[in-house]
Amino acid sequence: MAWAAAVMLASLVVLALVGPLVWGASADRPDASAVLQGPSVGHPFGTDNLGRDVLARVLTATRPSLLLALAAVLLGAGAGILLGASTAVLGRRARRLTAGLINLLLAFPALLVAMFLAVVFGAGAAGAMLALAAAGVPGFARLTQTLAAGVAGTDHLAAARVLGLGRLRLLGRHVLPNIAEPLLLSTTTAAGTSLVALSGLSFLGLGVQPPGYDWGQLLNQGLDRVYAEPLPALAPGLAILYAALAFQLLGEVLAGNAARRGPAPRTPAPTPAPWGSPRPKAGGGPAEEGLVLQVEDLHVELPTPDGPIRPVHGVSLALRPGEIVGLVGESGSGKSLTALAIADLLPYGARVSRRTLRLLGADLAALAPKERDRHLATGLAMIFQNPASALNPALRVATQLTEAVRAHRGASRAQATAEAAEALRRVALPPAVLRSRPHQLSGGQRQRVMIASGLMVRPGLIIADEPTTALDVTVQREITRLLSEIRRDTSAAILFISHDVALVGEFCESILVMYAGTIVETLPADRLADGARHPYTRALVASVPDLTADRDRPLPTIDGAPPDPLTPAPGCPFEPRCPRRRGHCADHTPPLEDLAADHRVACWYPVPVAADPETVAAS
Ligand SMILES: Nc1ncnc2c1ncn2[C@@H]1O[C@H](COP(=O)(O)OP(=O)(O)OP(=O)(O)O)[C@@H](O)[C@H]1O
Repeated sequence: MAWAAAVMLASLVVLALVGPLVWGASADRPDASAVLQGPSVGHPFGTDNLGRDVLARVLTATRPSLLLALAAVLLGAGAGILLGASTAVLGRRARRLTAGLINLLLAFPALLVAMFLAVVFGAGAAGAMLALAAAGVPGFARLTQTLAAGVAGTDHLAAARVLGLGRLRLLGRHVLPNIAEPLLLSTTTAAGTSLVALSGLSFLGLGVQPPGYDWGQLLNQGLDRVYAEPLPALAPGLAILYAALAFQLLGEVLAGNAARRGPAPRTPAPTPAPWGSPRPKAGGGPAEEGLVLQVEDLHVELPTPDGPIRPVHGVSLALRPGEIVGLVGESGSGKSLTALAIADLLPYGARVSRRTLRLLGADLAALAPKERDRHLATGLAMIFQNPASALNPALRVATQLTEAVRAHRGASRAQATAEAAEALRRVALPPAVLRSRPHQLSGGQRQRVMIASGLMVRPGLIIADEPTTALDVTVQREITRLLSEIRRDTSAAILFISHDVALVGEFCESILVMYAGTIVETLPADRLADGARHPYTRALVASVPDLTADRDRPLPTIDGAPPDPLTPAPGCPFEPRCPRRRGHCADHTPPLEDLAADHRVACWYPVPVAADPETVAAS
């Protein structure tokens, strides 16, 4: 198929180039002695009403037919792609308006729109071409809008947003390159459709006007006497079929190649992209000296088809320079949403409120949006769980590492590249990695690149959201060691999110235990194993297998399931699963209270210090 497409397209290109030179003269030369003749040796497809050779005219018409079709499709695709992609970067209201406009335009059949506009623009080659281009805009806009929404939900775009890149740069660097392939395929096949449509307009007398001619107009002329002489009509018809087939085949070949390379690294999402999370409510408690991050009373509300849920409520936490704090909890306890709320990366539709949110001393609510983006971009680095999706598959490592410093500090390319090489050295990767693309690296190398990317802006806070979950155990160890070294060398504070209690206990200095959207216990890591007081923390610790566990007995688990966020109940959220619950617990939510200077627990009946975790779990 590839060969057939190549040969057909090459023949069309050659015909378009040489056709007018070779056959132009005989195509335009009238011959009164040969008017309306049928096929003969001199005129294999007959002559027209002025005695001109039909075959010569069909071959000469290759150039205008192809050029007009290509111009129409390129103009339509260009405008449609710009319109569709803009929905990913516009503000909420403008995005809705643009999406509505695209929906409205799509409601009209493209060919009818083209005919209507061709009349409005005036019959002629330029009018027909512009009309067809305009009619193609909504289709391309919708396709681009859907594809861009898919990319907008990916981690690598979130990572780029954390770096504070401008919207145009995000669009040009991170959105369009990742959707270029399907757009190219669609443009190729649309060229064939455009050729047929343009010939249709000429056939109806709305396209190319005499003395000019294209295949559509020749078809029209031939059709007048198709019953007497079918060949003069058949020749331009065959030419249209041949060219349209060539473009379709090319599209098939490109699509087949794309499918063989494997699934695209993105999934188109049905809804517009979550670009800007809603601005948090203003306000702020008093700043505490020397804190890198100060969060008080953070709430997140998310819309769901069954009504809004509040997966994070009343979370407070604080990190000092150089401190490593672990945030643990079961899947769905709200750890990631807490991190995303801090980084202003919550999905579209999410609502945030908090009393205080300060990063490196600055109250984020008090900053203008641009300033806040910049502050977040330079003060905070996010490391995501899956480095394969958090890195942009279309860009080389060098580009991904350097773009933040180039955007924010105006660093030259050479200077930024030197800094990127230094950042790679710090994560124990050779400078040659700069030239690689993410798929050429191993999982551990990619995570190191992610960390290096975060280091480029010299952040005061690193939020690592399950950074080792997608890696094997030995690489996990390397990454945690690397983070420890970075903390030591740069004094950055690290919020380490994980559901792996054992890892967090070993790697962090203090632990925040989260359950059903709230912090239920905070304690020093060295007390996690036997000093935890909340029954949930105890049960989490007890469910960690170790090498001495009896392998004949099933692993301890926590019976029951976390509460459904759609139906929040009063009282302690852990009450239904708690072995120590009493009547009081079901109706009254326990506050997070100090047990010691560095130990707080939200439980009416904390486990006594000496209690054995396995006994608690068993009970
Ligand atoms: N975009 C969203 N829309 C609706 N609900 C969401 C959305 N994102 C998360 N949730 C819900 O919010 C709750 C908390 O999710 P979150 O991702 O913060 O949990 P987590 O503790 O990080 O879990 P995991 O360890 O599995 O990543 C879950 O119940 C989840 O289903």
